[in-house]
Amino acid sequence: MRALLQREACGGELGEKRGCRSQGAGRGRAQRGRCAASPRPALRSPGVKSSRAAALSCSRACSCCLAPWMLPRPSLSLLPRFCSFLPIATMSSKTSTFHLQQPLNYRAGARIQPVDGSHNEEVYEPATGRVMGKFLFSGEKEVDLAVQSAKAAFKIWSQKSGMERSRVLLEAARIIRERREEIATMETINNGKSIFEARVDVDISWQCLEYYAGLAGAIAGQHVQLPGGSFAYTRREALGVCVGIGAWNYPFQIACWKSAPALACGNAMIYKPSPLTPISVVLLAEIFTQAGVPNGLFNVVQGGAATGQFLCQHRDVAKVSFTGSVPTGIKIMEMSAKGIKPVTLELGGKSPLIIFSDSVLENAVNGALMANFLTQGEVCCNGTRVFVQREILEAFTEEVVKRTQKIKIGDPLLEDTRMGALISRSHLERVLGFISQAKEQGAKVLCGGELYVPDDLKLKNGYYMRPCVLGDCRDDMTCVKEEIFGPVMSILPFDTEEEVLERANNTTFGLAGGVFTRDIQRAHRVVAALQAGMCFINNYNISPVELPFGGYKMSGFGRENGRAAMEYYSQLKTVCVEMGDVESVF
Ligand SMILES: NC(=O)C1=CN([C@@H]2O[C@H](COP(=O)(O)OP(=O)(O)OC[C@H]3O[C@@H](n4cnc5c(N)ncnc54)[C@H](O)[C@@H]3O)[C@@H](O)[C@H]2O)C=CC1
Ligand SMILES: C[N+](C)(C)CCCC(=O)O
Repeated sequence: MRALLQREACGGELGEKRGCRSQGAGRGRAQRGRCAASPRPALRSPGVKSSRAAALSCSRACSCCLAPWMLPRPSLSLLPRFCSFLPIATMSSKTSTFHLQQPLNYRAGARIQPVDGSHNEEVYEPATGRVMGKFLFSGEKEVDLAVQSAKAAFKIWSQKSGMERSRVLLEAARIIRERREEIATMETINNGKSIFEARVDVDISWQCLEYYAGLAGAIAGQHVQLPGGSFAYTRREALGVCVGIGAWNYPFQIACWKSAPALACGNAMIYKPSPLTPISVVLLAEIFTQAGVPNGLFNVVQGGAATGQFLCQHRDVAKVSFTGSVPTGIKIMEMSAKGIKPVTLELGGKSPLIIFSDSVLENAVNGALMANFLTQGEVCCNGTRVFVQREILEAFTEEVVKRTQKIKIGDPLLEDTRMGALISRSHLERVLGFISQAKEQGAKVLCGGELYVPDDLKLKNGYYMRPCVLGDCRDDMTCVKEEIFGPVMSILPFDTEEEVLERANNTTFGLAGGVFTRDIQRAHRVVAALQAGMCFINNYNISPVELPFGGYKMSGFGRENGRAAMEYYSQLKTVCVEMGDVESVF
């Protein structure tokens, strides 16, 4: 985990080669007008003149240089004054103090109230159960205006060269890095995940933009020689107005995973976040505008299923990329089928994690924790079916339970919290319901699985539970077959490789899978046999943006991240050129 986070925060070896670390460590804050890792001087917010502000701005830009736990904590109460587009709301670093003030739709380069809508919906702070404000679910007219605005911007953007688009995306990445703490704080407040994890999400987000900025300039066609001097060439062209529909578990990151390749390929995007987490994506929209995308190129439309349907059914929408549940994915595909629109579906999972007896036990335990408890277990690719070879079942179980009991639960904005609140009261009850059912079906709760009420009075209505490890599990139990989307690990003993592969693949899902073993041949043999789109050997749930991510079977199709995603946001045109005369057969 540490190594992973350090890599995320530093940009790996590159950061060190550029000398970021020595610059950050060796010079005073006020002198640091420029980060060596940053391609340009830190951008000053309009109206901010003082050298102190510049220093603060730089110290945040330099956050890429040090691992998160080594960073001085910026004074968050100062952030609104230094952020050009705030306040979207009353910003604060403290739980229970945030109030939503600004509209959450974003169209033609500005936050707006939708022109029509079905009803107002409340936004909750999961850490406290408090309502932070309300927003309107957009109607059909608003959706249409967003599409028209995106169409106009597409005309401008799609004519730009890849290098021109690249520069804008790099600038957006730089601003995200600069505003890392503010975005992570917002994500934590609205989602309930720990600030520690939210910072990693923001790092993966700007890395995603940087990665696709790199690929934008490399988009190219092919030249094909034909007889008689004739030839053909191919053009990789944008699709048009793409729709992104996201889930609530990684609100900012999912929006970046969709918009970065979409924009790199020359498309416009209309994004609809989950109504449970409507806030942080508006920051992304503002950042794109600030970075220089044409007004209307990235619009945000808020709402639920009905708003999503208006978007999917709109005749001027060229593609839909969806992250969410299987039942909704099916509906999206049906709607898109009517307009012959390509879709990318990132759906749920019930992924296997296979631990052989020759594994390094400490790594296997760490891997199982990473595979189950990030973001309160609300992760689609989690390895929730933990198959453990019988010889080490006892030792593994004892250690994993001990480590799970030590996970610090509580106020997600505190530095040492590692598990925050689940997304909503109803989701918490659903997860606890799975645990009751597991007990009825014969599973044994080895730890956790009950409500957690923090001592801090302001958190007493938050949606907390203790992470749970279930033993005595069988493959036919509901907790082993269905996606729980909460902090619940099921341990299943196995004896042979052949047997475990059969059982691991016996699911309708196919998003991810992992194997821990010291036997190199077995490791590769096992992942080759796993029916899953994203496989890990001796690790789990790391997310380098260079790697394609997506599912097999009912976990969906299409890929996000990696070079592969470029294929899903572009189309190929072949141009055949005749250099001679036309020979007609008629
Ligand atoms: N594979 C992946 O990358 C991920 C998959 N998930 C899956 O998502 C689920 C949790 O997320 P939820 O937000 O509850 O899923 P959901 O499927 O209920 O909603 C996802 C999004 O779709 C929208 N939506 C709902 N009905 C729609 C319709 N008829 N037409 C168009 N849009 C519609 C929602 O408003 C939301 O923005 C998990 O169960 C998990 O399986 C979540 C995160 C990542
Ligand atoms: C970032 N990661 C790999 C932990 C999860 C990404 C997929 C999701 O949105 O659930």
